[in-house]
Amino acid sequence: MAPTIYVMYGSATGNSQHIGTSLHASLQLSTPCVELNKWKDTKLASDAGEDGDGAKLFVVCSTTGNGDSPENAGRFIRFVKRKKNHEEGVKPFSKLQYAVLALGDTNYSEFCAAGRLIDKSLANCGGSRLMPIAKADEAVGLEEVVEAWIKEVTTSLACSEASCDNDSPISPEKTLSPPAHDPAVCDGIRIVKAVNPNYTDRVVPEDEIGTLVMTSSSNSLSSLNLPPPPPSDLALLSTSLKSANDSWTHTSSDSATNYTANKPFSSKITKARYLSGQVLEKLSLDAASVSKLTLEQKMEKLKGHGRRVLELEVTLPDDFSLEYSPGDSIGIIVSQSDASVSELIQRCGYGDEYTGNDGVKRSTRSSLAKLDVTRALKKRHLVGIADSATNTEERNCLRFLAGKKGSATFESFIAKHSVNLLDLLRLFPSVKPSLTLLLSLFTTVPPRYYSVTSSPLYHPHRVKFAFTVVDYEAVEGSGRRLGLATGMMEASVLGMLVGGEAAAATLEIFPKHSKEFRLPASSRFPLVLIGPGTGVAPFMGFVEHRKLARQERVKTTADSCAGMWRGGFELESGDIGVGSDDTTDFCSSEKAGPIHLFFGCRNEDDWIYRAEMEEMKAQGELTGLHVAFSRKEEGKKVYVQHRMKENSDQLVDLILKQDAYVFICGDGTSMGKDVMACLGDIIGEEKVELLKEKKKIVLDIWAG
Ligand SMILES: Cc1cc2nc3c(=O)[nH]c(=O)nc-3n(C[C@H](O)[C@H](O)[C@H](O)COP(=O)(O)O)c2cc1C
Repeated sequence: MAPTIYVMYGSATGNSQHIGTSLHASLQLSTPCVELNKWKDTKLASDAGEDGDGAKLFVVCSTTGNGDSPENAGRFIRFVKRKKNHEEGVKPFSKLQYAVLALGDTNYSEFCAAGRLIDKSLANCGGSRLMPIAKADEAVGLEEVVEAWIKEVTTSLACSEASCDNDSPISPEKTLSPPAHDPAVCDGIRIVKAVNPNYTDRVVPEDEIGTLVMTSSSNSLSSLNLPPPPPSDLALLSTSLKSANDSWTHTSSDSATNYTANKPFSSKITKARYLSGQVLEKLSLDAASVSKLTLEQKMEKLKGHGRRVLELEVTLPDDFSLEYSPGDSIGIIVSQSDASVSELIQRCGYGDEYTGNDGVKRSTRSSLAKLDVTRALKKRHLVGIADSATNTEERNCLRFLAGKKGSATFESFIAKHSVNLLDLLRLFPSVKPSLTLLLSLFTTVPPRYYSVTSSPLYHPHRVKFAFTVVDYEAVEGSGRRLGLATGMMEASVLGMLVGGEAAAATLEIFPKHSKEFRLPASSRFPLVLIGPGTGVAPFMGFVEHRKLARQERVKTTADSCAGMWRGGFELESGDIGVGSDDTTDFCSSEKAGPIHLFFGCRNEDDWIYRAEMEEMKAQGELTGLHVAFSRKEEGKKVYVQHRMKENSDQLVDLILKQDAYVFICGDGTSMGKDVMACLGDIIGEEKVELLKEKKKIVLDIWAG
């Protein structure tokens, strides 16, 4: 019997999921296309096991966080990399043939780590490779490698079928009618011509666009019964949890699972303040005038006021059912604004309701509100949308942008200006995608994650987090734009910021615990904290937590020295062998290790948490405060790496002799790499690798 064919994916932001479902649709398989964690819902194990008839598995999997696997692939990866498979020669997939397409980004040090791990582990499980692993790099564009891989997969399957059947089941061919002349040039075509003077209107053949054509029939998502999207976002701080064993925190990891992306907590914003930026000075708004503005009007007012960082304090449930530790992140559920949804409905002419694949009637408005349509379009979106242009010139232009020859134009037009779906509909007015197509093409808006900046000891029912407000120049003519989540949060606290409201809007929140980005259980370890920009956010929580934990210990000990013990019986001072003067030493039987903070920003106006940092330094909570300004002096760019180099000897002593923990947090595009290279120069690359393995050098890097 011919082996059964399976396609599975592990995806954080939808790319692998899209590629997987597209491949699956083009292969017209009878097996379902599922996320890797759901592999046990299929017959893969029995087909590929020793007694099975064989299976072919095509895996598409991205890497997220800092070399982590997407959440919807984690369980599968844990299964295939079990020690047993290596040590006891257990081969659960001895009749498996497989191929892995790994998605990643070379800006991250662990390029395609999850895909590589799957590829290696499947071999350990007895599987044999149909082809070497393919690694697609988001930094240079995924398309080329993805398309080549898909071609190889389809060819290999066609070849294996050819011996019994010459009809290849896999050729998604389409023909387009030749373009009719249309004298009206839409803005989109005008921009394409301006960007690429060589552009000429012509029918773009299918093979120039590639094999990733998404049709509504390939849509398994159109009812929006989507699995919850795994957490990821451009502004994501990807962190996960490992129990701190720190008896001084109020954290219990079990109870913290109560609130999730699917079941968030409705939290109230209790405080808001700008950590940097001069918005309020420029706006000169008073509470009365702000109270009359709609959310959209507030966003309009806030646009274009330069770089600014906001800190919010929000409520936690009174019953301690949402707890956190320093280093964790808060997830925020985001949806599209009413104005964007209305414009989409109006431009595309949708009705109020639609019937999903499952036959259930749903509200168009609420489904569209959940759709991630304000993110910059990817080529795959254009491939899907192009054919819904009724004007042939517009259709050709979109197919050109989606195709290989249009790559450079795509980059300098769509990618560079973050053109999103609404922009595209405005620029190419004949494009009217069906609702089913949109629901299949776009995933749900992923939650946004922000590092907590407070300690749970700061307040039992409050948590603080900070973020840079995304405010950027978008596509020509459409003016500035605020980030979907950060813009909405900023606008919703404008009343508070001008002093007019005691409490502002609610936010749907849930915790995301960090596995590695946690304070060591013992405070005796020195800490080296490297966090330029908002990368410093979790470190404010770290330092505050150490301080408050110490104060709490002092208090506990002071109580005991005064003769009262929590158990209720009396203690004489002689019983504990210390006098009241020794209280602090007794309480902190271990002396707290030094903390060195390396922080970087453009100039002093940009220095967030300055007062707090200086106070921490003055109070001795921070042993060293090393600040680097990249734009303070003309022509002299100083980054955290420079400050690290200046303090090389001290870092060698702290890391190699005093056993310090090193935490690095911030924007991933180059900072992570540069800081790691700098550490390599200071303590040696081998030591860096070793300490990374031992989780004593821990990174939390997000894409900028
Ligand atoms: C927050 C974040 C972290 C990432 N971390 C890594 C990484 O450690 N290694 C890597 O090779 N790629 C990394 N990437 C790049 C993704 O793997 C790449 O963008 C991929 O196309 C995403 O595919 P997906 O949408 O299926 O998750 C990261 C991307 C994001 C947004």
